[in-house]
Parts: sequence; C-alpha cells; structure tokens
Amino acid sequence: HEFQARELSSMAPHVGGSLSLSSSSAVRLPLHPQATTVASASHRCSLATQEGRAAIEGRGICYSVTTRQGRSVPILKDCSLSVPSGQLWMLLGPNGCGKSTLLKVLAGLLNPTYGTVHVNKPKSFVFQNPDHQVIMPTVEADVAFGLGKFSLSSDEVSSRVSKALDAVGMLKYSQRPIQTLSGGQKQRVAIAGALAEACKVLLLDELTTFLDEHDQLGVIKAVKDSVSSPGGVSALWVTHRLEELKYADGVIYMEDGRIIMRGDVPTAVNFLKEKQAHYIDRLDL
Ligand SMILES: Nc1ncnc2c1ncn2[C@@H]1O[C@H](COP(=O)(O)OP(=O)(O)OP(=O)(O)O)[C@@H](O)[C@H]1O
Repeated sequence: HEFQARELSSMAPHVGGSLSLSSSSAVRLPLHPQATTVASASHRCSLATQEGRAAIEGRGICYSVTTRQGRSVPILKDCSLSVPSGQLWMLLGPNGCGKSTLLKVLAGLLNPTYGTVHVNKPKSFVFQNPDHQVIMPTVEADVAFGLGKFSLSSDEVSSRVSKALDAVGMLKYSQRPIQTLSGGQKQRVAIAGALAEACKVLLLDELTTFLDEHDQLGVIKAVKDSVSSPGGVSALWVTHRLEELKYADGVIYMEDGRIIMRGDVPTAVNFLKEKQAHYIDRLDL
C-alpha cells in the first residue's frame, strides 16, 4: 500500500494524492429490484442517449451537507456523467474530491440536492474493506444469502450461485470457510453475490486499495469478465490505481466536487500526462 502511495505521488501527484488508509465501513448492499429514476431535481432533462438509455446516468448532480452552524457546504457541484450498458468506467480524482459521495448518490444511498440520477436495476454497491463484505460462514452460503428474498427453488439458487462463482473464478472455493480467504478472494465473493442477484449495475468503491498485486488483478479481471460477458452488466469503479485504467472502457476524473474530464482511455492518459507536466513545471526545479 505504501508502495502504491509513493508510486502515485511521484508519478502523478494531482491524480492520486496521498492514499487514505481509513476505511469506510463496508457492506455489500443490494439495492431495489426495479429500474426507476430518482429525481430530487429542480430541473429534469432527457435521460436518453443517442444510442439508447445509458446504464448509469446523472445530470447536474449537486450534493451539499449542512454544518451545525447551518452553513451549506457543497460536496458535489453540477456533476453529469453517463456510463453505457455493458461497459466498465473508472472514476478517478484526488482524496476528498467527491468520488465516494458521487457513487453513493448513484447508488441511491444519498439523495442529491439537485440533479437527476438514473441507474439500471438491480444494482449493487460494494465497498472497499473486504473483511466486512462477506457475512456467511462459507463461500457458497454467502453468495446464496442475497437470493433469500427472491423465493427461488433450491435448484435455481444452486445454479445461480455456481454461475456467479464461476464468473469470478471462485467456483472451486465454494465450500471454503470465508475466514480462510484472502482479501481479494473475499472481494470476488462479494462481487459474485451481486452477480447471483442478476445485478445490472455494479458500483464499486476502491475495491483494490488493500489488495496485493495478485488479488488486485483477480478482482479487476472478475469485474471486466462480468462486464464483457453477454447480459450487459455495467460497472463504475472508483480507484486511485492508474495501472487499472487498461481495463476501462471510459474514465471520469473529478476535482473539488466537479467532473472535469470524461473520455476514453487515450483521452484520459493525455489528460493525466498534461496534469503531471503542469505540476512538474510549477515545481520550478
Ligand atoms: N457528511 C459529510 N459531512 C461533511 N463533509 C463531508 C460529508 N461527506 C463527505 N464530506 C466531505 O466531502 C468531500 C468528499 O468526500 P468523498 O469521501 O466523497 O471523497 P473521495 O473522493 O471519495 O475521497 P477518497 O479518495 O479519500 O476516498 C470530503 O472533503 C469529505 O470530507
């Protein structure tokens, strides 16, 4: 982790900043079963894109908190984004720029102060700390846990659990006690839980922060495979780790509560290089 922090701060200080070791509490959170539009908006706008409706779409999202003194502090400022169906997009930006808050607004965990949000459902929000993602004693039981609410036959439950574990490369671990898994394996089990529930959208908050290179690769590949397979899973992935960009279909970069860049990976790489050059120029070495 320290290596990552050093690497990022030397490569692109404005991109990674210092990595936070504090972990938000972590649960896998299945969200509502049907697609709806959440709108607390003063203005509504068309949710359709030219290719059809995006899997994740936000328009003019603002989110503010009110201090004890009654002062309104803006956290998200006029954020608009769109993630097409069947794609994996990455959300980057320095510590405290609003990435997690934006993800929570998209997940429906926070109501935007202004703006509109549309996210296909079922959707699932997976947090960063793998130790808090999984709750049942074995891998199989954990993935089956979320299916309890669907009144499925036991055959259907087994079939969904096996398919989901297979999709994240964890089928052979199905009988393993959860506490014997590595951090990355636990993250993959959490993702399998979301896939078993036939999630259409995965909202993933810094899943690889605490993982070593091997587990990091396992988790990102599991997500990429789910997105690439037929069935149209879409994912928005918050990360500080620039090497993960090679798995992305698109990139969003935030600073100080605003989205200041959206584009494909080459566009993002150019943007990041320019930022780094600008930073080095300012050092006056
Ligand atoms: N409930 C709250 N009350 C006050 N400030 C808040 C609240 N929630 C978030 N913030 C502030 O909003 C800003 C954005 O926080 P957020 O966690 O979204 O950033 P982030 O980009 O995910 O950061 P990191 O990369 O460190 O995880 C931070 O300055 C944070 O302190």
